[in-house]
Amino acid sequence: MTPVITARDISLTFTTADGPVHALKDVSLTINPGDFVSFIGPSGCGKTTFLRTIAALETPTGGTLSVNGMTPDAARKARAYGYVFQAPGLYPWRTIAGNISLPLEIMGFSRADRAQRIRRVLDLVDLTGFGSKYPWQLSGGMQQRASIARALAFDADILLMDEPFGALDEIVRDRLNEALLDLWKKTGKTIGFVTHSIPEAVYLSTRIVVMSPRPGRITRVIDSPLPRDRPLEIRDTPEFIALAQQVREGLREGHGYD
Ligand SMILES: Nc1ncnc2c1ncn2[C@@H]1O[C@H](COP(=O)(O)OP(=O)(O)OP(=O)(O)O)[C@@H](O)[C@H]1O
Repeated sequence: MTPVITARDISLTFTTADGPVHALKDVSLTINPGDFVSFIGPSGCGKTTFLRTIAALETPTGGTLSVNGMTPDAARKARAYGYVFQAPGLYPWRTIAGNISLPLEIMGFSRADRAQRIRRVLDLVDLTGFGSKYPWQLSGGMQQRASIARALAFDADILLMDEPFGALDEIVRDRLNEALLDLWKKTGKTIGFVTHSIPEAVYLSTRIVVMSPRPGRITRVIDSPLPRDRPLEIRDTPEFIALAQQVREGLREGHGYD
């Protein structure tokens, strides 16, 4: 299987007024097609920086990184990924359909193609019928679903998500976790997902990457034995609890939450 993302010894040091900040040090990781990979670790361990590096929004100061067999920059130009931020970031003066349409307009998709794509992604995130609404008419969870739809609209194989559900309450988050798993199964996308939540990482992932700060590095990579079909109740099973325990131990090794 050809990996979608291969990182070898990635380092990234920011130069700041207070001296160098080692945001990433010797990060090596392989992500295969269809993987759901979560990045978990305390604040400042480089989760966001690593995701941004994959997306060519940051440039590593060392190491090599390939995305779909290309440099991250070439992959960005080839629209290899969709990116979902913590805040939905929808324009209030555009309808939901108008927001999803915007990147497609910039990329030059025809009106008919845009309409068809918007219909398809609204259906994927269960927002059929909400295209003509404005963001403020939707709940926070629905707005985040709309931002996921926007990231899916140009059909990239990779979806990069930086704590997309961090600002939502637990009940909404549970539902969105279920919906995201469903979407992942339907589309077969490769997903990179940043989270602070151990249950969220364990519930969603085929692979959990535990990171630690100062310098930002990977302390453990845990492959999940859980089946891809996961009802929410799986969280009460001994397998799930054992996996959560492994993540917790990984965090402790990195002195993450001590
Ligand atoms: N543009 C920048 N300039 C200087 N330092 C930066 C920059 N971006 C990130 N950093 C620093 O790099 C380190 C890693 O930051 P990063 O945001 O990747 O961590 P994180 O694990 O995603 O944290 P959080 O969970 O709080 O989002 C931190 O110490 C941060 O202050």
